[in-house]
Amino acid sequence: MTHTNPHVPVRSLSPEAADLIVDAHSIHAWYGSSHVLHGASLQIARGQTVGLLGRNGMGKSTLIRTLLGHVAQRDGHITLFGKDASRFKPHQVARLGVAYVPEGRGVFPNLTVRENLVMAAHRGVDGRNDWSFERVMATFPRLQERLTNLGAQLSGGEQQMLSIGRALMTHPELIVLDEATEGLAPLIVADIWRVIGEIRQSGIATLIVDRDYRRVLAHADHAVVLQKGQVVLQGRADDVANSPALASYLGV
Ligand SMILES: Nc1ncnc2c1ncn2[C@@H]1O[C@H](COP(=O)(O)OP(=O)(O)OP(=O)(O)O)[C@@H](O)[C@H]1O
Repeated sequence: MTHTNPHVPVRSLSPEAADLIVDAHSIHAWYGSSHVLHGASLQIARGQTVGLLGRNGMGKSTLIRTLLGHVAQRDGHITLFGKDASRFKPHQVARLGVAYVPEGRGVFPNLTVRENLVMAAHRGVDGRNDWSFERVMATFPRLQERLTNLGAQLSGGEQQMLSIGRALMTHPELIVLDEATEGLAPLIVADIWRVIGEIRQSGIATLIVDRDYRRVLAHADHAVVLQKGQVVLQGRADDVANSPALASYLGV
C-alpha cells in the first residue's frame, strides 16, 4: 500500500508522485555471525513520511544503515530512485539525494556552525536550491546565535539542529532521521518535531526512527513495525496507530 502526503507541494503531485524512491525487499544483514535482519522490506514514495517502529534491538538502525550502504554483510534487493543500489556504498547513496542524520549527530566538532552548514551545501539532484542559509537560520533561530561557535561547543539539541540544517542544505529527496530527539530536553524535542513537520510540508520524503511512537505516527503517512529483523505490521500511519497488535509489538 502506498499513501502520498496530501500536504506536498504541486511539484510532487505529478504522475511520478506514486514513484517509489526506496524499494527494498528481502533484506538480510549480519554483524559477524549475528544475523540481525531476516528478510525485511521497506518502501518510501516520493514526498512520503515513513515511521519505522519497534522495540530496542529489533533492527531499526540496522535496516537504515543497510539501505544507506553502511552494513557490508547484507543480502536482498535495494532500489533507490529506480537504480539497483543493493551493493552501493554510502557516498553513492548520498549522491542520489539521500541525507542521513545519524544517531550521535555527526557534526564536525572543530568547524564552526557556519562552516558545518556551508561546507556541505549543494543544489539538489533536480537543481533545487530552496533551502538557503537564510532559510535554515529562520528555521533554527538558536543556530543563528551560535554561528561562530565550534560544533563541539554546542549543546546536544543545537548539534541535532545543526545536523538537520546541514542535511536540508544538501537539498535531499529523502532525509533519514535516526533517534533525532534522543536524550534532549522536552522544549528542544518539541522544536525538532516542529521542524520535522516543516520538512514534511516542504515535500521532502523522510524516514524517521524515534522512541516516541505516538509522535512518529502523528507525523508519518506510513508506518512499518519491526520485530526481530522482520516487518510484522505496516500500513497507513493512522491504521497502524489503531491496530490492536501495536502495543504488544512495541512492548507498551
Ligand atoms: N555494530 C554492531 N555490531 C554487532 N551487533 C550490533 C551492532 N549494531 C547493532 N547490533 C545488534 O543488532 C541488533 C539490532 O540493533 P539495532 O541497533 O539495529 O536495533 P534498533 O531497533 O535500532 O534498536 P535501538 O533502538 O536499541 O538502537 C541488536 O541485537 C544489536 O545489539
